[in-house]
Amino acid sequence: MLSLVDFSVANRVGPVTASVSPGQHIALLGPNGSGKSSLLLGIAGLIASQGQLQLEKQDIRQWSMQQAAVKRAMLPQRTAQLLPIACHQVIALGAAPLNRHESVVESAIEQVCARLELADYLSRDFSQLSGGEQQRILLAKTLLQVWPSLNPQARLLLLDEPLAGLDWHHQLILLGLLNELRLQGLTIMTSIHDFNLAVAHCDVIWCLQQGKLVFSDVVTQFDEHLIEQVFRLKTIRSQAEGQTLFIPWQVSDEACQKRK
Ligand SMILES: Nc1ncnc2c1ncn2[C@@H]1O[C@H](COP(=O)(O)OP(=O)(O)OP(=O)(O)O)[C@@H](O)[C@H]1O
Repeated sequence: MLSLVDFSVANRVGPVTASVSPGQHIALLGPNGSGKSSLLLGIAGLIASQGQLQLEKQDIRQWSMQQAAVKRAMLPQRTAQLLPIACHQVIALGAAPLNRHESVVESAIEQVCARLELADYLSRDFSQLSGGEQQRILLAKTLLQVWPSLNPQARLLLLDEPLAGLDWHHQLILLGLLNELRLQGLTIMTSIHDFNLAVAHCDVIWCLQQGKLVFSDVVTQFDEHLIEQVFRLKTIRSQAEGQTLFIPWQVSDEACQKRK
């Protein structure tokens, strides 16, 4: 269980009071600057925060970096990466804090790369890859850190816009893999800008607006009224193949008024 009580990152997000059960996949939604990255970095214990933050009744911030790395992994928001080293080395960094035998690590790298369709990339120079390819390598590194056969102690996976730069094929491959990890008990929190993927692939939505948590509920409760209120966007709600779809239509009247 991940539990936040009056949790905040000064001047950036909070206070947030909410909890997440093991095996839940939370989609973190919100407009630009609403606090998604700050919340994820705060929960990861990577930036200073206030209030209560507990994973399995322990304060993540009290753990050493090594202890925290065993329990949780985080993919930060995408930035240009110029590391001129082999992709295999980049991915293997995810296993560095785990102190596992090389053969176990190699076997896990093989499994993760097979799932993310990265087997042919291992000897390539990371700095020479496209943005989306680099993102997939960094995802492999992060997933390796929580890969069940390599690290059964992992409990929490925090992903900041993991779909950024990925084509639809690789987005769906990743979301399917996250669902499998969730079913094995991992708690996953993913910041995402695509409402439709959030509703289709996550269990619960947390929605931030100007640093405040304005919605936390199961995906079926997410609707066009909330989208308009938080994102100042009118959407058309539709159904296809039993799936709810929100189609962006126009910025809301209020937003139009402000521009005039
Ligand atoms: N390093 C920083 N120092 C101070 N303030 C910051 C820092 N990074 C972000 N902020 C501010 O904190 C607030 C939340 O930013 P954050 O990056 O968490 O938003 P976000 O929801 O992830 O946005 P986006 O969708 O654009 O990635 C914004 O007002 C931002 O300007």
